[in-house]
Amino acid sequence: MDAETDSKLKDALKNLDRAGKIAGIDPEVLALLSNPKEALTTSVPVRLDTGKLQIFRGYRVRWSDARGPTKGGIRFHPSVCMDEVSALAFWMTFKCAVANLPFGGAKGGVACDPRALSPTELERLSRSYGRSISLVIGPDRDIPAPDVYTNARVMGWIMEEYELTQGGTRQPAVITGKAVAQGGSLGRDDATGRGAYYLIKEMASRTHRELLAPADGLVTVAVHGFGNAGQHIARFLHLDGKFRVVAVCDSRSGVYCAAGLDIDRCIEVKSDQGILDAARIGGGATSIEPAALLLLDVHLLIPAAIENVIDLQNVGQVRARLVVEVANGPVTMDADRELAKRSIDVIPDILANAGGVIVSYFEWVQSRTGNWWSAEQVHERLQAKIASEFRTLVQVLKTIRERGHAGLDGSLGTLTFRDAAYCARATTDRCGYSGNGW
Ligand SMILES: NC(=O)C1=CN([C@@H]2O[C@H](COP(=O)(O)OP(=O)(O)OC[C@H]3O[C@@H](n4cnc5c(N)ncnc54)[C@H](OP(=O)(O)O)[C@@H]3O)[C@@H](O)[C@H]2O)C=CC1
Ligand SMILES: O=C(O)CCC(=O)C(=O)O
Repeated sequence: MDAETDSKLKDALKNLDRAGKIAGIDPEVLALLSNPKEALTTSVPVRLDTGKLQIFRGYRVRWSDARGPTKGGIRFHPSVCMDEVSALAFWMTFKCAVANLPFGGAKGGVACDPRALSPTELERLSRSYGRSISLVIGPDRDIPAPDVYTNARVMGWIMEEYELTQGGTRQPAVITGKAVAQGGSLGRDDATGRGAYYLIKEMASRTHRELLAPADGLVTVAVHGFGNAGQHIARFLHLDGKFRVVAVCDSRSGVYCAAGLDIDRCIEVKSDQGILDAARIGGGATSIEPAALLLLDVHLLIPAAIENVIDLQNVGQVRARLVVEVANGPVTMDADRELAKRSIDVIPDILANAGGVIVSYFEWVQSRTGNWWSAEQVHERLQAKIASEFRTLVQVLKTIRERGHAGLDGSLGTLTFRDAAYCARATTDRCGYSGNGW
């Protein structure tokens, strides 16, 4: 990470600062959107299998509820801290605005390494954290979902703990990304990757036609991160037939094949072995370091793991023509400006990975109404929403490039898709701010 971006939140807030200048947003609105509405730090006591009691540190930050109840995932990872959770909650606020959902933004997490816990310890940790946040979450208040190293099972445990605080009544709308058997939605599991895939197809037909037919054959792709988001985006692009996924990696291992990887085989080996073992994958796959994958000469680079993987240290060596941020915050702001100078388009996280929260919204609606949708309905509505929000973004980018704000003096450099995303609804509906009552 760059020295000046060691605060993820400070770096994230630079987006709002730019949007304020570009669109001339009221300083009071900026002040409101620059601070969390509510931030909880909590102890998460867990009895380990050895009998020892361990106290973990848990967080839940509700950044803004101006558009509606707050929404955002729960992360179990050693790096979780107030700064990281706050940045993620800030991004959720703008993601829900860009996707035009009736939600504000939130995020939560526990500082832990779930891979080092036994299944029973993981359940006790999830339930303990669920009890700790029961006072702040609720179907009309704050609705969690999965994020890094959490999944549908963890969501189910948290939901059950919340239901105990509500007299044992069923409360499926308190959480999304739960199992379908517990009232979850069809199509939530692969929604983040699917949404990114629909977005890339929309870009190919509208703004980035080189993705349709590059001069040198199929569109080459590298995917950094091979969990829920990374596996699904890699699989959708591979199945499409117009893309050649040449490299994928997880936190410890990576594989490369210039002729294209068999993504189903990569998923099988990852799920059996826990790592991407080139020898087991076969088909000409060789090993590649995760850090080297980011620097491959490909058309499309898809960071789909964690924040700040492209920073000032390595941005000069990035050779991709286009970056689609499926992870949250994978490019630091300084690195983002460098890519803009080199005319490398970056499609920002707050739109590129919005498929997850869009289908979470669909799940919330279904959980509240008891009216269940087919997988086809979910996919169709997701595709329509992604396409329409991308068209809005293209229009906003055109507008800010043409007009800009009266006070703009050129010091902001090239205006990007990210700038458009932060200007899009902050200016049109001011995130629900009325200006009264303070
Ligand atoms: N799940 C969702 O619905 C959504 C997720 N996102 C974002 O997508 C990103 C990935 O989340 P998700 O796929 O759900 O998480 P998962 O826990 O399913 O997978 C995370 C993946 O990232 C890898 N990883 C972790 N650290 C590194 C690293 N330093 N270098 C390379 N790879 C690394 C992990 O490796 P390993 O397998 O070795 O542990 C794993 O493959 C996050 O930024 C998340 O916030 C955004 C919107 C929605
Ligand atoms: O599905 C959701 O509610 C949020 C998912 C999430 O955490 C994210 O989009 O970063």
